[in-house]
Amino acid sequence: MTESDLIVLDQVNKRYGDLHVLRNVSLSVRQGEVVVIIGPSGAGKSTLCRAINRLETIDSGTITVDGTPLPDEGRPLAKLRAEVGMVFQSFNLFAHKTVLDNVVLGQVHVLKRPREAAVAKARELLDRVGIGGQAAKFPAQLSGGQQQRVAIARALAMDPKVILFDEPTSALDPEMVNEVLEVMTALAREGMTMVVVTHEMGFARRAADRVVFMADGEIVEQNTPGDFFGAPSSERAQSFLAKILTH
Ligand SMILES: Nc1ncnc2c1ncn2[C@@H]1O[C@H](COP(=O)(O)OP(=O)(O)OP(=O)(O)O)[C@@H](O)[C@H]1O
Repeated sequence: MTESDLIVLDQVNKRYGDLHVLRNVSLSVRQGEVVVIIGPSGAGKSTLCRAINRLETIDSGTITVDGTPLPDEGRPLAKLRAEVGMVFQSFNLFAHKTVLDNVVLGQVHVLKRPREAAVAKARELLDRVGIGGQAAKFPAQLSGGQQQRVAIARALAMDPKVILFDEPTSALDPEMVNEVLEVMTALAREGMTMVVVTHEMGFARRAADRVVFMADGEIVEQNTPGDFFGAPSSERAQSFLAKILTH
C-alpha cells in the first residue's frame, strides 16, 4: 500500500450460501485513478463495488478506504461513508423531492452544510451536468439520462474522494447513454477518482487508466486499456471480448 492508494482491497472473500462471489480479490485504486471493471454477468462486479461502500458485508479480507479499514458490521446504511459517492443503475433518486432537493438534502443532513450553501452548490453542480433548468422538477418528469445526471450531481455534492458507478448506463435508452458517459468522461479528465462497473467498452478505452477484468469472482487480469484491449492475456478475457465486440 502506498500513500496515494485511496482504496485497498486485500484478499476479500464473499459467499452467498454455496456461491463464492468474490474469491481472494485484491485491488488498489490510487488517488485520481479511473478504474473500469468489466466482465461477464455474474462475475461479482456489482458485489465488489457494493462491498467497498458497505452495502454488502464481506466474509474475510480487508477493505481500506482513505486509510481507514472498513469494519464489517452488517449493512448499516446510516454508516455509509460520505467520502465514497455511489451512482447506481437505477438512479435511486427521492421520487417525492425536487431535483434541487435531491442534491441538497444529503449536504444538509449528512454534511451539516447550511441550506443556503447547499442550494448554491446544488445549482452549480446541476449546471455542470447540464440540467440547471430542471431544478424545480420531480425525478419522474425527467428522462432517464437526466435522472442519472441528477444522481451524479448528488454524488458530487457530498465532496466525495471517490465515486463508484455501478452500471450507470445499463437502464438507459441508447440515445441517452452518451450524454451520461460524456459527464463521466469529463469528471475523469478533471481528476476525479472513479471506479466504474460498465459494459461500455468505448468508455473503458477512452477514460480508464486501468481496466480490471473479472470472471467467476476473481480478478483475472488488469492492465491499461491499450494493452488490455490490444492483447488480453487470459483466455477468459479473450473469449469475453470476442463475444461482446462482435455484437
Ligand atoms: N443478494 C444476493 N443473494 C444471493 N446471490 C446473489 C446476491 N447478489 C448477487 N448474487 C449472485 O452473486 C453473483 C455475482 O453477482 P454480481 O451482481 O456481483 O455480478 P455482476 O458481475 O455485477 O453481474 P452483472 O453484470 O450481471 O450485473 C451472481 O451469481 C448473483 O446471482
